[in-house]
Amino acid sequence: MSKARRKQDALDYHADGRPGKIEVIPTKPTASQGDLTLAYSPGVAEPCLKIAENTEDVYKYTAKGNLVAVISNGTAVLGLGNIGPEAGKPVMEGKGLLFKIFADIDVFDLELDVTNVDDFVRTVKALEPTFGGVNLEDIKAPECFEIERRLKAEMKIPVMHDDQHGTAIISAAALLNACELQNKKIEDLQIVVSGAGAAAISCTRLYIALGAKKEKVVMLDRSGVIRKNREKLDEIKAEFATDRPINTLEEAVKDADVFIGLSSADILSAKALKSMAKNPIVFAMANPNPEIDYELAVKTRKDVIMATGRSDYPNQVNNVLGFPYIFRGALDVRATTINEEMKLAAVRAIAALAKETVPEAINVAYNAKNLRYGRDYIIPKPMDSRLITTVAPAVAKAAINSGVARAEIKDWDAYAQALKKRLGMDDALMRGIAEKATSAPKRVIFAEADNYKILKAAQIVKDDGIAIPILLGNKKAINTIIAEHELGLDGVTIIDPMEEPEMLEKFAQNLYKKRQRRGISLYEARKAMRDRNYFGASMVEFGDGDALISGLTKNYASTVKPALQIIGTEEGVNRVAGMYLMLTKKGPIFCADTTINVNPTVSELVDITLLVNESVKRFNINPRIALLSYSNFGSNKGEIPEKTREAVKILHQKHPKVTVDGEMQANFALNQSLLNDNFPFSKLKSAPANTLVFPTLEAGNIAYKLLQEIGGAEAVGPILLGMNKSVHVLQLDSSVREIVNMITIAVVDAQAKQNS
Ligand SMILES: NC(=O)C1=CN([C@@H]2O[C@H](COP(=O)(O)OP(=O)(O)OC[C@H]3O[C@@H](n4cnc5c(N)ncnc54)[C@H](OP(=O)(O)O)[C@@H]3O)[C@@H](O)[C@H]2O)C=CC1
Ligand SMILES: CC(=O)C(=O)O
Ligand SMILES: [Mg+2]
Repeated sequence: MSKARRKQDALDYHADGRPGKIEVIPTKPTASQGDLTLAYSPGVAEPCLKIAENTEDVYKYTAKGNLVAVISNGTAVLGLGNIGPEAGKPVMEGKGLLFKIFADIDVFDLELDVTNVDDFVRTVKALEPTFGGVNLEDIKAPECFEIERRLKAEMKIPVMHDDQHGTAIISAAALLNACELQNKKIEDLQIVVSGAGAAAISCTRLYIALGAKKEKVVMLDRSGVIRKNREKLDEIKAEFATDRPINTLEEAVKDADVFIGLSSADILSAKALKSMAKNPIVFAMANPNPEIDYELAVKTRKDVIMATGRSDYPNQVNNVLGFPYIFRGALDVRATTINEEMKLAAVRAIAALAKETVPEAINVAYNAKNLRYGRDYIIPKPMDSRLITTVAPAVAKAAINSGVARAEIKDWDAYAQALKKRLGMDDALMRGIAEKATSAPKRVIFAEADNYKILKAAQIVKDDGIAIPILLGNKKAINTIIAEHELGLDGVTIIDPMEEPEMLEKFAQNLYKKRQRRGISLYEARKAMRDRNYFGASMVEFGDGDALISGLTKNYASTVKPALQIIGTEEGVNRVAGMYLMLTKKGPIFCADTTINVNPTVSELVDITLLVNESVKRFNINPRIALLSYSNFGSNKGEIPEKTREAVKILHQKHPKVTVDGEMQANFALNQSLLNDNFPFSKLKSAPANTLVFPTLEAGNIAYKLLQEIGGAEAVGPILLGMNKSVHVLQLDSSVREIVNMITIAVVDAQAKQNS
């Protein structure tokens, strides 16, 4: 993707729809007048009076206990410098977003127009009643040190300056592991620290607490090496001043074991890196661009362990691995502070997690075959959902053991379960599928390429490396839309079937051959090929593309029919079906059949279940299937329960490895204790269903649309099951996001079909 495009995309991402990245959502019912009398006057007076009696009850009746303030004055925003509070707001909203998605912590971001230390401290202190914790962010040194020290002393809720301690914790965990891998002892390390600000000072202090020797540290700021004899040396920089007779970064890094960059982009040259000791460790953590480019560093030194703060290279040493979980642990035991014990517990937990076997879902999410502790994997990946269950309990335990917790956790297993529940799997799942698609992008044919939404989606999947688009349609019409919207689809193949007589004829002959005994003449076959759904399906059939996407502008049947006639079903599969992946607050739920079979017979229900079973596995999820009806295990007579029950019986007899049960009502399928209390014999007793097979199309279609509209679930689909090649049909008028999701699924489907 071009730099200009990436910049524009970042601006669009923030500006599109509701501006910014976060919103406030009520957590209680508000539908009726009765609800409002509880939420506001007069009902609200009751919790007010309780809290007036006992201030601690604020944790019981308000959002305080899960609410963190991300506070900045914009004086050291990323590596962009003193750009002011308004300009820093996107970063603070970004931190809020990360707190929410990684640890389910709610955030108000507060950008203060205050640079004076006294005023800053007074302002933040006054906010104590509102928040459960304070995350100070992007406040420049040296003011940040006094601000944090005073706030910690004066406030009874946890306060942490993330750039100092978040960064110190993560980089210390990475440093411990890097030392182990490079066979170096922390106490022997010659460490060069570029930067003498918030992050650099605190990181260095923590490395020393872990055993590094102060006399082996050389620190630099904008004026070069901080030497003891420098004039006007402030107290904090003086802590790391050296008496070695050196002035420049080049002199400092010669024979050094470790380079820590918390300063600014591109200041460590390849030449300087070459002069470092054997098996060097380079953490170039300046954001958004590191002190030395990742590629350049690993090209220059084969023996380097290299890390940056960025997500697009191995070893992302970034405080995002820490702050969500450190605050999670601190909030959950209502800690009064974040102390050294808690920080060290986080360091150890993060360092240890890197040595554990990496679950397959994380390999898939990062498009990796086998992530394993080593040079390119010294710390866990930010999307590793084990971080919350590892780091938060470690921090919470340390708070309890060091006497700063005001609440107990007695059942640690239950706590771990509760933490898991906090994380919706939805976005993580789609991200994982997207990463899988990028591991082997496929050629996707777009039958309706003369449409802006299709072209925009094609541009996104091309830029993200998910698919190689092939556009079908009139070249002039397509190019006009591309130019008008500056879509950056240069070089993408455009095929106008009308200009391809040889392909048209070959495809028509093929269709004629397949359908001549079913009423199609050669004349009709030739005519049909002018329809891009026929042409596109033929391209996939002949291997001129790997997947077909269509249906945005035509009804479902007229899009599926050509694919069925030309490509047909998978070997051994008798029929096709449609499935939706519903991304709900309770995790992903697969629903079928939602698109094709109107009133499936017993054997059709069996087929649909088997199709769904195979498809769900491709999402790295073990299918747990419930066949739904309005009755539970024979509690009602009637055509629907009986056919469903019969299908389950056949599945149990002939396909015992499929985890399926029924017939049952939807609430029993999704509520484990309800099911276990009433039907303890059920094959779904160990966990609720994640896949629902409906008795009729009517039921399936109505259910998924209710989930979407009322339940707020995002619908990904319909995913067409049972075709011999990857063909997927969009819903009329899908959004660009929905089209991108479908393309991603089409690519993963094509990968699976080509590998089977
Ligand atoms: N990966 C991660 O998780 C994190 C990365 N960072 C990154 O670290 C950097 C510093 O952030 P922070 O400590 O909050 O900011 P501060 O403003 O507190 O400190 C910046 C420090 O960098 C020094 N510096 C700037 N340019 C150079 C240069 N060319 N050569 C040597 N030193 C230089 C400054 O020197 P002087 O004192 O002379 O002004 C100052 O000491 C940023 O790029 C930030 O993105 C920060 C936190 C987390
Ligand atoms: C990551 C971060 O907090 C920073 O670069 O400032
Ligand atoms: Mg920061």
